Amino acid sequence: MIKVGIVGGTGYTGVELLRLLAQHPEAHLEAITSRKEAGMAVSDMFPNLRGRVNLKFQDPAEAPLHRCDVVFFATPNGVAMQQAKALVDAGVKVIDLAADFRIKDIPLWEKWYGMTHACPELVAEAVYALPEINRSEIKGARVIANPGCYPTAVQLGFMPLIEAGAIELQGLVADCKSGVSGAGRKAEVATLFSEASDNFKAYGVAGHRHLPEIVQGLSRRAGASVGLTFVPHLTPLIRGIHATLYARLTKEVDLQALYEQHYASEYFVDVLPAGGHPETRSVRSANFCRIAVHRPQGGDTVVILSVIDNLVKGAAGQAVQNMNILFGLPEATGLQQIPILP
Ligand SMILES: NC(=O)C1=CN([C@@H]2O[C@H](COP(=O)(O)OP(=O)(O)OC[C@H]3O[C@@H](n4cnc5c(N)ncnc54)[C@H](OP(=O)(O)O)[C@@H]3O)[C@@H](O)[C@H]2O)C=CC1
Ligand SMILES: CC(=O)N[C@@H](CCC(=O)OP(=O)(O)O)C(=O)O
Repeated sequence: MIKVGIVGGTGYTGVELLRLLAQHPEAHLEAITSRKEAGMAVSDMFPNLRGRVNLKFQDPAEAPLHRCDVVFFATPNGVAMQQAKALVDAGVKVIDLAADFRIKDIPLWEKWYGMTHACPELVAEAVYALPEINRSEIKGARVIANPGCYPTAVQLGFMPLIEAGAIELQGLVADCKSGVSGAGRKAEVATLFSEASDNFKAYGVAGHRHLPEIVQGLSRRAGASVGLTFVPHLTPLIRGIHATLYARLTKEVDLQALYEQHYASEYFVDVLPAGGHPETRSVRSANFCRIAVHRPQGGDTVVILSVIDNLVKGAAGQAVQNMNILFGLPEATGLQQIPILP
């Protein structure tokens, strides 16, 4: 059994990790932390876990994280970078759901995240882990940078066209919508029911911190710099990301065949039949990305629709998928839940 610790167990990605790992046949939950709720039984806070998780939250300073085989950080940006080195030195694998190890260019990371990086040496060796793109690099990693939610939906959507060299790299557009759980569980005015329900708005148009992450991933794959306009929106959903992606074709390709072939052996990526419109509820609570590709009126603009659950393929599910790769397990172990509909 893989001994697992979770730092930040009271947040939305933390409780998703608990839900998935409690059902995982090869994982044993060893420790789960919260500073504010130390001493409280996990099932007192999360009634869905009654009878399945019998741990109490522990303060991070007291939790036996060094005894684990792997520790997930489901914490705000800037936490994992302070604790990862000691764990790695003790032989513990680290999977960070936040952004501390995602951007290789440290000054760029510091600009977007507004803090000084505490552990640049681990950034260099960390693997940005989007399994459908680089699973061979993930296998031997000590530190996993789990991709962000928007970056997962956007990169999976654009990747077949990027790898086929079939689009103009400078004019990419990602028009994305997220459910409110994307903002986390902390109290904030913007995510109050009376602010976020029955409402729809863009945010971060001038610049969102996922922009450099997406550009880094697409450019690396393209072997050339990519120009992207990324606009996130907040929708009155609890879960889900819907990315509508636009690109200009530079050569004739059978788009449907390209996408189907590219993802033919990917368990977690489902290419819909031609003309499909993926729905966020079709991936709710599951680790799938569903994609459809369109060419409206036969023009040279291609429109890709990509949906994920931000808390699962966009965070905790992808983190468990990465754990499976790290420990040599079949990737879908513990991740075969059918989405909840309606
Ligand atoms: N929500 C989403 O859809 C996605 C989130 N992410 C990323 O995952 C991370 C977690 O997100 P989310 O679950 O939404 O966040 P939440 O705000 O819901 O939860 C944060 C958790 O971290 C703990 N925490 C906060 N500060 C510290 C600290 N200094 N040391 C130790 N623990 C701390 C909190 O508990 P306590 O304060 O009691 O210790 C809490 O359990 C974030 O970095 C986020 O950007 C990534 C992809 C998608
Ligand atoms: C709706 C909403 O607020 N979404 C968050 C993104 C989710 C997140 O925190 O993910 P990362 O760890 O990848 O940054 C945001 O726009 O900041």
